[in-house]
Amino acid sequence: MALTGLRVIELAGLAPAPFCGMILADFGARVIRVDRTKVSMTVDTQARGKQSVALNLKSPKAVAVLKRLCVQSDVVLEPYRKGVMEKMGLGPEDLLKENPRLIYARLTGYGQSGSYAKAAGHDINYLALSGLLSMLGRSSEKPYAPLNLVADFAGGGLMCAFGIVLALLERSRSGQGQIIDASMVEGAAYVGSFMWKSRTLGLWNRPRGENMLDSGAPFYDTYRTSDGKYMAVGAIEPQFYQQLILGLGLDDADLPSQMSVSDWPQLRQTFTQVFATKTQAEWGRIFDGTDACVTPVLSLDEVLSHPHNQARGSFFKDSQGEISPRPAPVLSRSPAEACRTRDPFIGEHTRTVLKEYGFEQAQIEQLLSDGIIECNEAKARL
Ligand SMILES: C[C@H](CCC[C@@H](C)[C@H]1CC[C@H]2[C@@H]3[C@H](O)C[C@@H]4C[C@H](O)CC[C@]4(C)[C@H]3C[C@H](O)[C@]12C)C(=O)SCCNC(=O)CCNC(=O)[C@H](O)C(C)(C)COP(=O)(O)OP(=O)(O)OC[C@H]1O[C@@H](n2cnc3c(N)ncnc32)[C@H](O)[C@@H]1OP(=O)(O)O
Repeated sequence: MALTGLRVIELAGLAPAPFCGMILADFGARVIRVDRTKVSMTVDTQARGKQSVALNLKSPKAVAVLKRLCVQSDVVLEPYRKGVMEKMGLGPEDLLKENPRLIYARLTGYGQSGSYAKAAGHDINYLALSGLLSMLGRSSEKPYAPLNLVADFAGGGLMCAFGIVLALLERSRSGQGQIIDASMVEGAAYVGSFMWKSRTLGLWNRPRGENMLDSGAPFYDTYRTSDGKYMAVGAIEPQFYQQLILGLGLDDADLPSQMSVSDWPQLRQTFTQVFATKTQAEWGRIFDGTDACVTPVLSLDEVLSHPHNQARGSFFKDSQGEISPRPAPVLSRSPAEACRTRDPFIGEHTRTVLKEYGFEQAQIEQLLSDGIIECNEAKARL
């Protein structure tokens, strides 16, 4: 796999950093997540392929252990509020001094500088500050965050993984590591570059929810079917729009022009009425194989059995029967291989990892009896 041989230390976080770590693990990196001690379960639902070491970082001895792990690794991924790592003596200067090849990735909401740098926040706050939230939502309704997909995952975890891969590429030339300041505000805004760069096209001139791509246009929206499901319509170009009209059994001559904005409410009403006359499966049979850009809105459970997804193996079931998306994109020679076994228990790999990083058996036992580390292999075998 592309990242085989890479050693990553991931400090346990909420959602974006775990996703970043999972991407690296899916593509072959050895990802060691550092968990707290005395917690019964992790909130990391994106632990696929990772190992877990449990350290009580409130103890200086545990901090010393972590430092040893970090300086012998390629990447450190930390998701804490600005200053937390420095307070422990694990800031980038401390670690890069000992391992100049280290890539030190800091994944935060607001970045390492600026007046918000130390403020708590979540996806919705970062999205708000990026400018994008102001554009999301239906006409005459308040802004609406599309789950925590944009800032946490696209602008956060994914963007940070991209930064790590870039830094690794650069390190292969320079031999040097570097610090990555991954702000979710900036990551989200960058993902949304199109919104700024396409303003000259007049795509966003109207209020929120009344433009072509923000659910303002009837040919770019979802419609309820007779069985309470939905179809997604994205028939923008005239030739595709014609296919939509044809599939719906409508006559173009009876309809207003596609781009007549003042007629969009009436056109939407017509589409709504027609879509409500058949089930999702019936519409699927009508539109499949056409260029109308009409697709069923599938649930997370339905994706696995859709013929297209099935043909590509886009989703898989792990050993626990849980459905997950296959890692993307697909590399032809060294594709990712998502681990199919269960997620690690907290502290399951403490002993193995410490041994591998050069700790003596006696040292490990001492750390254990001092409550600095936790080892949970016994539980793991149950
Ligand atoms: C919208 C999303 C968030 C969604 C996440 C949800 C899915 C989950 C959120 C809450 C979960 C529920 C909850 O935990 C209760 C249940 C628990 C149960 O086990 C499971 C069910 C639960 C219901 C559970 C279910 C779900 O998992 C949840 C609902 C987001 O937007 S995520 C993005 C958040 N933002 C960032 O990541 C940006 C950067 N980070 C930050 O800004 C801050 O970290 C943050 C997130 C604001 C948190 O601030 P906080 O004050 O808590 O921490 P920090 O200042 O960063 O400092 C960290 C301190 O922790 C110490 N520490 C770290 N590791 C260790 C260790 N191994 N041992 C000891 N101590 C450790 C560290 O030293 C710091 O201590 P100090 O404060 O003393 O310096």
